[in-house]
Amino acid sequence: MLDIRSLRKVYSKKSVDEKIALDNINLQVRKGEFVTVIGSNGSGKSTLFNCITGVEQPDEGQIVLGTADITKLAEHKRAKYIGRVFQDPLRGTAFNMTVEENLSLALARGQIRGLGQGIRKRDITMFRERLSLLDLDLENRLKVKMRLLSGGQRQAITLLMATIVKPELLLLDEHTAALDPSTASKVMKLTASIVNRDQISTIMITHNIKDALEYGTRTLMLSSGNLVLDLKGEDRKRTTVEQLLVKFGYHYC
Ligand SMILES: Nc1ncnc2c1ncn2[C@@H]1O[C@H](COP(=O)(O)OP(=O)(O)OP(=O)(O)O)[C@@H](O)[C@H]1O
Repeated sequence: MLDIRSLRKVYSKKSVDEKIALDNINLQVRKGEFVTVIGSNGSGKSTLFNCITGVEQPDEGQIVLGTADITKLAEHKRAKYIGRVFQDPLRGTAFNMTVEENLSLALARGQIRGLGQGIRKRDITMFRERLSLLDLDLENRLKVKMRLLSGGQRQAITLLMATIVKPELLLLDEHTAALDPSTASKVMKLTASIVNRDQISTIMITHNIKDALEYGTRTLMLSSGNLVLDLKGEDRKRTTVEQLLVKFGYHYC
């Protein structure tokens, strides 16, 4: 489904600051697979996402999504197929627009229809249904501006926006890191239920090793731009948070 071949990204090439951020990354993610990624600061996690989404151009290698080679595809063209949720709950939403306007824009992703034609009644009904599943008391707040919501409410809506049209690939970039523990846990459970219900191929970056082992079916670790661990099946089930911390000297944040 996602096939990354020999991916390499070097910053500040041929200068004293040269940094190999990704070094010969090979990674295949199957359709519907939920993969978690851990790795200490600067190990290359965001660079990997930036190369997949087209924010950065790799120096070498190939990225194939489905049957399409997207290595050189413009960022805005990939956005049709790839949903990304960031750590900052305000990124990815128009915070001066209302909840229903944001959801409508997300629904129109990849279509010609924008807000110009107004929001359809049947969309509003669908938004209410989806929002009520979040259990955050948002289904009756469709006319509220995003900026007036709490971080957790915004992040839940951002997640809804990224998945309201099923993406081919969902990238979660430490999306619960800025939330308090109880809200983070709620948003994490919500994530798992959406991903499992819609069988969305997902890669989630997290510094929370417990979440990395608890959610999804496979855990990768990046270190200095290299994939140094690919845990799945029985091996993953047997692995504890402590073992991962000890084995790789990972800095728990
Ligand atoms: N635009 C850039 N220019 C130069 N160097 C960069 C740039 N972006 C990232 N780097 C360097 O590339 C390496 C990988 O960075 P990256 O942001 O991918 O790490 P990360 O694993 O996401 O870290 P964190 O957990 O802190 O978010 C780091 O050494 C970083 O300093």
